[in-house]
Amino acid sequence: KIKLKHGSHREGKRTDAIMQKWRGNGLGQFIHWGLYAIPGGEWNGKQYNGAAEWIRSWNEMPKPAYDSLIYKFNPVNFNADQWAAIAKDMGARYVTITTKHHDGFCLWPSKYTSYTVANSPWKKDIMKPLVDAYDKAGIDVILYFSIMDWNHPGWRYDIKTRADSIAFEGFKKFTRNQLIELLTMYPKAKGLWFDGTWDKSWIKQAKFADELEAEMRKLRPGLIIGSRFRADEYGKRHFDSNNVLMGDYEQGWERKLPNTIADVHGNDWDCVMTIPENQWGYNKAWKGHIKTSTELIEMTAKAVSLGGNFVLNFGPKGDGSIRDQEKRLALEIGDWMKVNNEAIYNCGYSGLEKQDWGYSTKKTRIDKIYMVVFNIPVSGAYRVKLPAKTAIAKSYLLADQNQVLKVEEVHTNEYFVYANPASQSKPFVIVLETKKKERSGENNYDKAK
Ligand SMILES: COc1ccc([C@H]2[C@H](O)[C@H](O)[C@H](C)N2C)cc1
Repeated sequence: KIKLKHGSHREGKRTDAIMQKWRGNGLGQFIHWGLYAIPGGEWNGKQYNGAAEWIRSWNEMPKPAYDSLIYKFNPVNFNADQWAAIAKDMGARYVTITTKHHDGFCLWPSKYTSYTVANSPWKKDIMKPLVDAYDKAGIDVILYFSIMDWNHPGWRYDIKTRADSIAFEGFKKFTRNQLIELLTMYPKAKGLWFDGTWDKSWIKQAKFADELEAEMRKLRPGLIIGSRFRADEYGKRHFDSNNVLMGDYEQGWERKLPNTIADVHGNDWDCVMTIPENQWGYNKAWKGHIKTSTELIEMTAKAVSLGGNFVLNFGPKGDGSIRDQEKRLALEIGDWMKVNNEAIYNCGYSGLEKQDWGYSTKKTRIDKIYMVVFNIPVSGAYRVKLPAKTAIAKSYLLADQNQVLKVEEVHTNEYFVYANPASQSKPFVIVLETKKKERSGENNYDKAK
């Protein structure tokens, strides 16, 4: 092990109640909203091919033209309660909201810059109504914060000269001030989701970032901070030089999911996902494949089956309204979650071998296994292998618990569960209530008759 001053300060998963709640959330909502939603991926009649929230980096759009979008920010259709209701209907148990994206525009009236909602036609704080609305809906709030800030004169991609160093010192103070300000103004926030920390300038701030993280955790005990916030003194990110996770959960899964439990190294993690291929901020013209609710439900089940959370992104329009496709998907996912959320909430890795029919999840501390089915075997037999000395006490459809299912032990610790679900157009869940095996060789033929 390398001696580290600014590496990870904790090994293994956090066991406190705040983190256990986060771990059991299963499904979250991401909100990307800011000035970039006004052009919506288009400028002077031309489409920007990249992600809409990066339009400022597009040479076709002059930086001053982007920066003056602040004078157009007047979201007359913004309704925080409606956004929270959409998340609630979808079955999201937490939300991650952009307070400031890379462009530096602040959705809260920060004292440390004039580039905020306070100096827009809207004038009012956006974060407070959002935090209050989601909190009222029983949805935990995580604040997204981009360290990289294209609007701040002190930002540097790297520190090469003494002038850079002096400028960046001012930027570091500004960053600390804004983070303390956010935690002070929105004490209900459960955590911070950092972004924009990949440039050398920030990677070189191991000591500063370590001390800032400690200051934030002291100000807000239990605060949840991901692995992307800071690097160790050797520039290692997400995992320190001893390969120990930085922060409380791994933030590496972006628009992609781990495939096996080995990929998650025994850590907590979240996957953040876009509905179109790669648009976080509102883009008028979604190109390429737009994910269906069934695909998104499968990703949610897969994430939970591997011990993580699935966070689905919404990009509200410049006027503050939510686009129809997003509202429809939220309702379709919500319809499924209303029936099946027992297989998602407070569930995690089951330890069972992956089978073709789908993903298995397990309630933490309860002997219940959920088989979330996406592929129906023509045989009608759903194979499941249980650990030694574990047997199936009872099996039934989560959607219709009176439908007790026939179970057959076809080999030692290997069972076929027979199910012919009524509707096959949507994923469904088979529940296994397990028990200790009485004695070996006991057959289960007559169990379900
Ligand atoms: C350099 O490639 C990047 C950098 C940052 C991102 C940002 C997106 O704008 C969005 O905020 C996502 C969560 N984040 C990683 C995406 C691609």
